[in-house]
Amino acid sequence: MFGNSRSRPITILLALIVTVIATILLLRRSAYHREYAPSLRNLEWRDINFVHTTDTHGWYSGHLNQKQYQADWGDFISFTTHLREIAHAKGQDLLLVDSGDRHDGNGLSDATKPNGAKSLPIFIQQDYDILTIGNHELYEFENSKAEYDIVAKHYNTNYVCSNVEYEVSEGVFKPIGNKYKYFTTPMKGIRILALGFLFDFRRNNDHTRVKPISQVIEESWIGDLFSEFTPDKVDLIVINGHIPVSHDWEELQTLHTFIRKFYPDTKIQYFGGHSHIRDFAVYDNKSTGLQSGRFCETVGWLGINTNISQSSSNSAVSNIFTRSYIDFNLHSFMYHTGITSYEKFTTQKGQHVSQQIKKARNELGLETIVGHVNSNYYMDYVSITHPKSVFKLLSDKILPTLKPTNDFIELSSERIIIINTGSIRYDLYKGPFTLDTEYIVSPFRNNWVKLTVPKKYAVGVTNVLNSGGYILNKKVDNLHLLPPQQRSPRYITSKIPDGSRNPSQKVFQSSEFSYSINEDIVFESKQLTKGYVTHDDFGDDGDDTPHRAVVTHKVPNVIESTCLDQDSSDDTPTDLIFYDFIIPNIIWALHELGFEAEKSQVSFFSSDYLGKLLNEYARNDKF
Ligand SMILES: Nc1ccn([C@@H]2O[C@H](COP(=O)(O)O)[C@@H](O)[C@H]2O)c(=O)n1
Ligand SMILES: [Zn+2]
Ligand SMILES: [Zn+2]
Repeated sequence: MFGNSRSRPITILLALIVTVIATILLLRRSAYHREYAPSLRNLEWRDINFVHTTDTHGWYSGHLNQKQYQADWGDFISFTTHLREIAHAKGQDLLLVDSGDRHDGNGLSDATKPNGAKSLPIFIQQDYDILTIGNHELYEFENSKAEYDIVAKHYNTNYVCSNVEYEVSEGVFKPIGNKYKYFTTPMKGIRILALGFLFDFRRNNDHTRVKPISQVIEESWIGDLFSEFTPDKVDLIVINGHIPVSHDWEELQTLHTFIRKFYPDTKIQYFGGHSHIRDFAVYDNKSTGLQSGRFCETVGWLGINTNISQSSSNSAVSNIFTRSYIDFNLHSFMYHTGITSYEKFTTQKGQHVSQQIKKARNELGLETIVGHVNSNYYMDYVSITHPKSVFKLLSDKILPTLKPTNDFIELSSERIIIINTGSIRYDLYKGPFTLDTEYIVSPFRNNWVKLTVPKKYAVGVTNVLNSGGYILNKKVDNLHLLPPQQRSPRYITSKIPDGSRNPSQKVFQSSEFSYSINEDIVFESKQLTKGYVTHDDFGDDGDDTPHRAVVTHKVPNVIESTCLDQDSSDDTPTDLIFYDFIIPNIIWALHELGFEAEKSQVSFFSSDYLGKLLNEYARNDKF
């Protein structure tokens, strides 16, 4: 069985090495658990409980340099395995829901061609009961194909998507997954009708179709569906959307009004995503929406008492629904399962997935050090004029290194480079700059393009783009500019960067969106760590880990890096250089300024996307 006698010692040695490595890993995990131990708020368990993720964007390795988000996908699988067992032991149900956006944001998902080749097999190890699609599954055809062939196929009836179609053969479009799922839960026998929706996204590839909710509710199938599953056959409606749950995002409101016509008294639970915040909204006394952050920083928890009869008073809502935002780390995971030793906590499948992640990271060389970063650079912890702002770094240092791809590209003497801040996805941390860092900070492989216009128009574009709302992924005919608070923090308390306290800075109304700062994480249990402090429709006790809030600053839609001659005339031809992703927005802004341009006038400038520029900057030791 072990081969011949010569190879036996080698086999024994190998087995010994594997055992030693596995033991070291386990001990390191346990040590970490002892080190990071804030006191937590308990979860409330109800008749049916949901674990929710959204906008994971490939972060399945966990946040390697942020302790409070350091659990990996294997740990998450172990966690939910125990939660399901606990629920079933209590005679309650537990379901897992994901709301899409599984690409673009981490080397594990983006360093492969096609994107997701290694991360999707890891993601699908989690036993989701209901999941849907995000816009990041639809930018590139190859991602939609992977979604259809791998994810939707794997999850089969659990993949629920009511408004997105995929071209299965020329001109033939079919729903990705299923338009709905009707099922009965194993423990309480709760009858659930689930649907899934993507927001009105229009930058999808040509082999897919997205129908806005406003159109779907006019279609006969949905009315027929609701007429077939009459209220007496449905205990709970679940809507899983890649859509923000906030009250000012109209699409869920439109859907809710429509559903209530058929189900005036039925409990409805919405799950949302896309705007990357923790949020919880009460729509009426039988209906709420939960949104669980981004990037494997948050596991959302939602419980519903299905047997409580309806009441018109608003306070009754919390007797039916409960919500929590769990920090994505082992301490939280183990605490909520009541298991105190990591060896008991980690399941065989969880360990296998953790190994799979490590193997994939090694194969992709994600930890290969390219250079070193001398300081933290933040997205919104500091203002965009602060020396530690990643946007200041870009406009002062990185964007000026952008060169045209070849010598034949005609250049004007003056230029303005404009970049959409949405293409920056995360802070840049002090320390080694690895291949992973490149994808984490800016994963998109967009091309730079050029449009030459008189200087008087070129200088106004950034202002115009920043004076509207958040630039969403819309086609030119529907720019869909939203109020900026969709993307920015809506409630700010606590410490401001100079260390003084300013509790009066409550500037907006709902969830806070703040970063935990790597260098400021404190490992003493008595002191609160910096992190999310969420204020939602149920108050401010949702975060399982009480944090110290940090002040966050507003980020504009775009920033610019200029090379202009102060003395030249207003009509001097000026090169506007920007990502092809925002061509429609630039043309629209020029139109607003009184200059008409067409897409055909825009020419290719360079394929050196931002991640590549950052990588070269680090490689050349310039930080
Ligand atoms: N090629 C691309 C694609 C997307 N972006 C940016 O991502 C934003 C959408 O991300 P969500 O996770 O919020 O769905 C989009 O608005 C762009 O800012 C990009 O820069 N390039
Ligand atoms: Zn997202
Ligand atoms: Zn999204």
